[in-house]
Amino acid sequence: MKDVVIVGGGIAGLAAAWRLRNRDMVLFEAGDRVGGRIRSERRGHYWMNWGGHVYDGNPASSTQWLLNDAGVESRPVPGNLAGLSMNGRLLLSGRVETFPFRVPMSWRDRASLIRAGAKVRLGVARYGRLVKRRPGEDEATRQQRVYDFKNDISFADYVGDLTEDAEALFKPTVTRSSAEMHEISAGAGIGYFNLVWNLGAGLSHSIVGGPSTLTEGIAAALGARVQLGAAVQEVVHRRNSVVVRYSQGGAGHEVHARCVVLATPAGVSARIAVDLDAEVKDALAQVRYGPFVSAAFLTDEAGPCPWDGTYAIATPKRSFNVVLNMSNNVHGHSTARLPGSSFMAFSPAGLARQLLEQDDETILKTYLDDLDQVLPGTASSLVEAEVARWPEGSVYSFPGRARLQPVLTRRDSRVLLAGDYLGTQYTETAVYTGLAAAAAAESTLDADRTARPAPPAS
Ligand SMILES: Cc1cc2nc3c(=O)[nH]c(=O)nc-3n(C[C@H](O)[C@H](O)[C@H](O)COP(=O)(O)OP(=O)(O)OC[C@H]3O[C@@H](n4cnc5c(N)ncnc54)[C@H](O)[C@@H]3O)c2cc1C
Repeated sequence: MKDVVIVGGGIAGLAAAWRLRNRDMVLFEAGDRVGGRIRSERRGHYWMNWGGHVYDGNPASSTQWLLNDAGVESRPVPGNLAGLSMNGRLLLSGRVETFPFRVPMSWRDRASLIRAGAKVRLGVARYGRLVKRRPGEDEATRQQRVYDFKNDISFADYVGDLTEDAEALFKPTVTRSSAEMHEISAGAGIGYFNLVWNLGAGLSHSIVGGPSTLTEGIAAALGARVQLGAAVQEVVHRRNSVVVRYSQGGAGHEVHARCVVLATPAGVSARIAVDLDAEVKDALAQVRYGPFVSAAFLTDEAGPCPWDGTYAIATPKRSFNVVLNMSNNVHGHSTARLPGSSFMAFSPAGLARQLLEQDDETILKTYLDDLDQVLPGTASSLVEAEVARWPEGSVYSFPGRARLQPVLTRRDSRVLLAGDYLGTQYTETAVYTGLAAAAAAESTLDADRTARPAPPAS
């Protein structure tokens, strides 16, 4: 009998495994690599990136705890965090609030933007206050308050009618959540603006060497206790244990454990945890994910480029809605400008749905045409490009999501849930819930040990 079986080798499962590394533990990952929606690969000084790219920089965050404990370095993204390419103008610096006045657009569009922008700014100010933990408050209470914030209407209904260019400028920020403006709750849309307008305060750090340095580093340290190609089919409760049935190498296997950490996407968890509380299963099935398509590009230009110092460039009216200058993380910390660059472009929600129907070659061609118009010269210096498809790219909060939270976070069995869908902070939620599930498993193991009858006195 194992102490703990962890299902899923994304950052949530790996965080749990790291915390439980001194127990008799095994992690099953269905795929052929760890990391889940975190994926990067090194190329010389740079890394190509297809998934999660910026991480919580708050020293008190679970992410920073994990990075420090695992000995992986992260640092603030250098230079300008936000730029804009729209209507033929490329803005690489300045406050985002000034962008509507610096790109060519009609006064009608500007008026529409100013009206909606003022409303969102008020919302962001409120959100900024309510998102902070209050003295003596626990994380569950804080998280519930964030979900409750304007959870009765969609972001589209909250901002009201927008002109075409006003909508085009709003869209890249909101849809980075993976949902369209009519799908996401008003509170979550406002939360996204809070994230983008205050980038330095939230998801502001990059992982040196690329995000997979963390996930692959943890997996390497855990060795054979991380099993790849092990797809879990069923998790069933016994009286004081749990049975995990999985397939690996074409054969079926079974292992018994005192606890299971289920760090799989919500829909998978609902399916494999066959005898989980019916209300919890139902809530898991209601969690919503939106799609992403992303691509990584490596170039070999010899000299500096105008965008070297800018990290994220929003690109309304393109096939992707943001270009991320991954090499900014290298250029911003080097004394001499190294040759080459690395970019990531990604398309969420409706854009992704259209692209998911195309083959990789067509997606790359469409992306490159747009990339070359946004950052001229990129196509001629291209040395490598690859597409990634994420049908369940990210969770988003929809109107009504708040009422699922008390059910999803209920803890009354030996099967413990972890993953980004349990909160609103993406990788930070994944790490936090992975560590919390590990702590709950440790309490159960300790309680089991206390409950076991003492050996007879000799
Ligand atoms: C393009 C993109 C950009 C993003 N940008 C950011 C960002 O900048 N910052 C940020 O914080 N977040 C970002 N995110 C979101 C972030 O990547 C996720 O929130 C986070 O990685 C989720 O981690 P997780 O462990 O909860 O889930 P996952 O990473 O999905 O891990 C779940 C794991 O379970 C495995 N699995 C599934 N079924 C089974 C089974 N039956 N048996 C065994 N294993 C199974 C899967 O293969 C997977 O490895 C981005 C995501 C994408 C796709």
